[in-house]
Amino acid sequence: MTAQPDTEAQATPDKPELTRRRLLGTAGAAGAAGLALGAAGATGVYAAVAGPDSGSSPALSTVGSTEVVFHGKHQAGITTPLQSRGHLIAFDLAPGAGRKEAAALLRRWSATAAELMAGRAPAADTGVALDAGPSSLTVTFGFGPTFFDRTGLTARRPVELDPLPPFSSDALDPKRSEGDLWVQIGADDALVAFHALRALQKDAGSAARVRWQMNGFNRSPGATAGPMTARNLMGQVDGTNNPKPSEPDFDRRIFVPAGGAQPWMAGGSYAVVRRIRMLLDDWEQLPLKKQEQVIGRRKADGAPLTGGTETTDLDLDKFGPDGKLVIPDNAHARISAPEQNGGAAMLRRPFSFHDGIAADGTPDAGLLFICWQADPLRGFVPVQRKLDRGDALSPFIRHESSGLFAVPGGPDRGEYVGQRLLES
Ligand SMILES: C=CC1=C(C)c2cc3[nH]c(cc4nc(cc5[nH]c(cc1n2)c(C)c5CCC(=O)O)C(CCC(=O)O)=C4C)c(C)c3C=C
Ligand SMILES: [Fe+2]
Repeated sequence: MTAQPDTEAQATPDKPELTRRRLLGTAGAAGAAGLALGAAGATGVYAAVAGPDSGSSPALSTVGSTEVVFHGKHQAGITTPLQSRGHLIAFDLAPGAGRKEAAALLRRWSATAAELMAGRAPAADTGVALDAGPSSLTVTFGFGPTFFDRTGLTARRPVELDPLPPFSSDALDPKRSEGDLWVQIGADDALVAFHALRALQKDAGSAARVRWQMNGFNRSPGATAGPMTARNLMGQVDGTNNPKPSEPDFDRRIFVPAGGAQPWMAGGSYAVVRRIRMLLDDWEQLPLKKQEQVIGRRKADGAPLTGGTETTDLDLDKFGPDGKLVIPDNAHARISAPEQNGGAAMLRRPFSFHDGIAADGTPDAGLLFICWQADPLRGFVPVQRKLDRGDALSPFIRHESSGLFAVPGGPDRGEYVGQRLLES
């Protein structure tokens, strides 16, 4: 089965001038995604952007006018090219709030998300993003393990939400981990992302309270002339060997099939979210050659140390003239490769973060690691188990928080996210 785009870009009849189809896998934002989405997501190039819809608004550029549609088989924000801004927010249902309040909240949130993603302002708007256009805004909703007991839906909790095993390198802060509900916001404009964050926080009203919030970023769309995989704050090209929607087993690996134990999860996916601090002062002292051996790839272009270009396969059996493996035994790319983990694969779609300087004077910076899979036990868990036992990257990172969320399939028109769980 061929992969489908998570959402279809489409013209909105009332504001056709603000809408253009997005060719996934093209330059700019798509390059920053590090996701080669070409074949599956390509929908063609667009109608020209017409002028502003009010006398005072400036015309929109491609970045501002690009719209990702809310409704579809899968929620937006999974295979969508990486955006330059991201907010991750976890909420807990308020004391006394149950299934009814949760359903009403998801209905409100879905309506707001659909409007904002289309570039329309909700009622009583703050005006923060009035002239910015949709800017590839996506809003993605998920349910944490605790959601199901709180709403009397214990029997509907997927086994895939069983707690992740502890890992020896974990240094997790419970206050910044888990949560009943999870919202991922991405946009190619910082004001659009903030605007969505505020609107959704206000929608929560008395039904849910923010448990934690994390803010992230990626390279700006269009910064490089051609498509380019993202770089992380260690300077590595990161995302090269992600599963591609054009691959025949992509859907099976990333999305929950229909006909499973929890029918409401059909078309959905499981998100593992980890705040991974990078110990940048230590990393930056490591000579370039050693840095490259930690990953097994060249820093400049992401090519394997065994040669070729970024997209050349790693040659894991190649020895150098010194009789040593060219890609060391403990290199991150070797240990995490699907062929070393019984085929385990996940779609990594992270944001970088920088929250200033920590009390010890080191940068509080790193990766908001988000990975998507049909089953965490066939994605994140086996790979992290292996990394935990001897990844050369481990001395330079610290897993500080963790969350696991069931992200239902995308809503049909007239439906809200999670309705199949909350109303059946
Ligand atoms: C458990 C899953 C993973 C965690 C946690 C993780 C953290 C992490 N990774 C990098 C940098 C890179 N990772 C790369 C490849 C890669 N990483 C994982 C999994 C986890 N990474 C996988 C499955 C892969 C692909 C392996 C393969 O198939 O070859 C790379 C190489 C380029 C690429 O393919 O993306 C880099 C660089 C950091 C900095 C980090 C924590 C902060
Ligand atoms: Fe990695």
